[in-house]
Amino acid sequence: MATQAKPILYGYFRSSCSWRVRTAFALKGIDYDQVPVNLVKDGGQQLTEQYKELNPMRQVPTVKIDGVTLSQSLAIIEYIEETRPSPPLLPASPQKRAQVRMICDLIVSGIQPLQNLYLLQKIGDEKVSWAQHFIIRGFEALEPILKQTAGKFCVGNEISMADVCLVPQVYNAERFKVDMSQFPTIKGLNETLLTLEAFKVSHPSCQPDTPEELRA
Ligand SMILES: O=C(O)/C=C\C(=O)CC(=O)CC(=O)O
Repeated sequence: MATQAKPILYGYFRSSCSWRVRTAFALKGIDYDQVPVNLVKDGGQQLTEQYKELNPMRQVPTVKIDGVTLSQSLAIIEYIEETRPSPPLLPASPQKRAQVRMICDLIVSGIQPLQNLYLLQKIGDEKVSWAQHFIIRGFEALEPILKQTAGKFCVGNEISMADVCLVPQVYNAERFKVDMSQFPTIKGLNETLLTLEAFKVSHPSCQPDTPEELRA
């Protein structure tokens, strides 16, 4: 597909939703520019009127691509998949595609929003135990699902959107000190995935806005 300008990703180094999109770009070999949106500095740059025009939910990521401005990481990744189909991030069979989407939704709707920055700021003092609770609750469901669906990756032996969603969620779990030894399937998949170049180059430890002390 002929594209004029490079896509622009408005994101934050350790936003798990931004990391999903960075990984999808990396897996597809798509060159893009990054504009950092610092979620904590000055009370949060995502809350400015200027950013709200790009993303009325005042969240990251936002992507400008092919003349459209898109938010919501899965909508962005589905768009990339439809316009740049190779290599595919969805399997060929409808059953496996549905399994990939089931795993994505479990993480994207069922876990991450319950531990995101905005919500935890509202929770206050109990934020760590709150985040742990919802990550553990979600992983208790995800572990037996992945036991059924996984091969080398989340669904069979082909990398998919499910893998793109899994790794950043495990990163958040570790940030909130969830004991991952209770989830051996998730833990094993995450370890395999982190060896892949696409996850390495998109990792929060090496983004343009990663603070010096958090760089690998
Ligand atoms: O503490 C910070 O530096 C601010 C925000 C984040 O890392 C990102 C999130 O809280 C949401 C998420 O990606 O799950």
